[in-house]
Amino acid sequence: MKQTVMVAGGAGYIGSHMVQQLLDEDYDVVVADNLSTGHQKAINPAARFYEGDTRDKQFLQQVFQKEDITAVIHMDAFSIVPESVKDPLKYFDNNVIGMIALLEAMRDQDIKYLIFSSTAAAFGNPQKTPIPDDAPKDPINPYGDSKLMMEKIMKWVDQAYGIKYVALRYFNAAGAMADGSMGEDHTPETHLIPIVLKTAIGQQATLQIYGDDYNTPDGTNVRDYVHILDLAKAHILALKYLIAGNPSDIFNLGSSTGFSVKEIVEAARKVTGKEIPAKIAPRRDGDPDILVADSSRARKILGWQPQYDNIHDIVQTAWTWKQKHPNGYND
Ligand SMILES: O=c1ccn([C@@H]2O[C@H](COP(=O)(O)OP(=O)(O)O[C@H]3O[C@H](CO)[C@H](O)[C@H](O)[C@H]3O)[C@@H](O)[C@H]2O)c(=O)[nH]1
Repeated sequence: MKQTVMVAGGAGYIGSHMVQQLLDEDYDVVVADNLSTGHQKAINPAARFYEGDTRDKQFLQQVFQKEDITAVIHMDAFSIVPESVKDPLKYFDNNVIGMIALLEAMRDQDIKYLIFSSTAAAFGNPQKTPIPDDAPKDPINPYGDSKLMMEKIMKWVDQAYGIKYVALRYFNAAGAMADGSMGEDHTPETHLIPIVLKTAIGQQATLQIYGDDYNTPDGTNVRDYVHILDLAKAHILALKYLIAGNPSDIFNLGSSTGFSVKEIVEAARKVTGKEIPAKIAPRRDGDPDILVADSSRARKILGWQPQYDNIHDIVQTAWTWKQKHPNGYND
């Protein structure tokens, strides 16, 4: 019999690709999402959709009583670093309170497995790069701190109630379905690659590069971009790992290669053949200099093998989506 997996946040950028991959691998899929930032159109109709908020324990209890859920993939969180600096309570409320309600409802219904979207922002400004899983955690923005709190809550909940978890610390999720059928669509858009491509297609006059005085080779921030489908694949491996009886754990997910903001713009110029005007602007709040993953444990223990190991291919998938859907899911 098929296992039923609930994706909390399944209408979001990462969640919708997760749902598609679960369906492709023959899981039965339930989506819970309040559509505050996600898109109903992004959810494959083969998944059963429940509209509601993860902070609403009653809503979750109703879903859990109706559906025979084996595991939850929790991707439902606010995730914009500069917004979290400006409005930290919004982040602690949605992210941390949502996690508590979800774990309470899971405990009450005896759902034993949780895969959680954590983040590189948990590390802050790392002392060592690439960053190993066990590097010190010292977030420099409320978003990263909210996710670190959620990791800690899961640890104690596992110890007390036996809910097993894998937390996957994503570095920079990027790209889209290769055929351009699904992709990234945030309002407002704050992420680098979609903004670069908006500039390429003429929806924005100039890209602003937020700071060129960071402690990096060209002065702009260095990030580790990992394709969305490779991220989704890691969740399925993590699910199998837990169901096989392995202990809770936390893994970094990245390509282990860093690209500066300027290098991403260059890659996008090559992929699109467009000029992409860019100018240096002041630093943005909460940005660490360099975030690059050491993902060797995920590769070794989960057997994770990212398929997209080339930044041009990643940008190409985002460009195909952008060309087919210049206005995202409103097209
Ligand atoms: O118009 C823009 C947009 C972004 N940037 C820069 O591009 C880099 C990447 O920025 P993104 O907003 O695309 O991504 P972040 O690294 O800020 O955030 C990502 O990684 C974080 C962890 O560090 C969180 O997980 C977050 O959810 C995820 O989107 C940063 O240096 C940012 O300053 C620009 O220069 N101009």
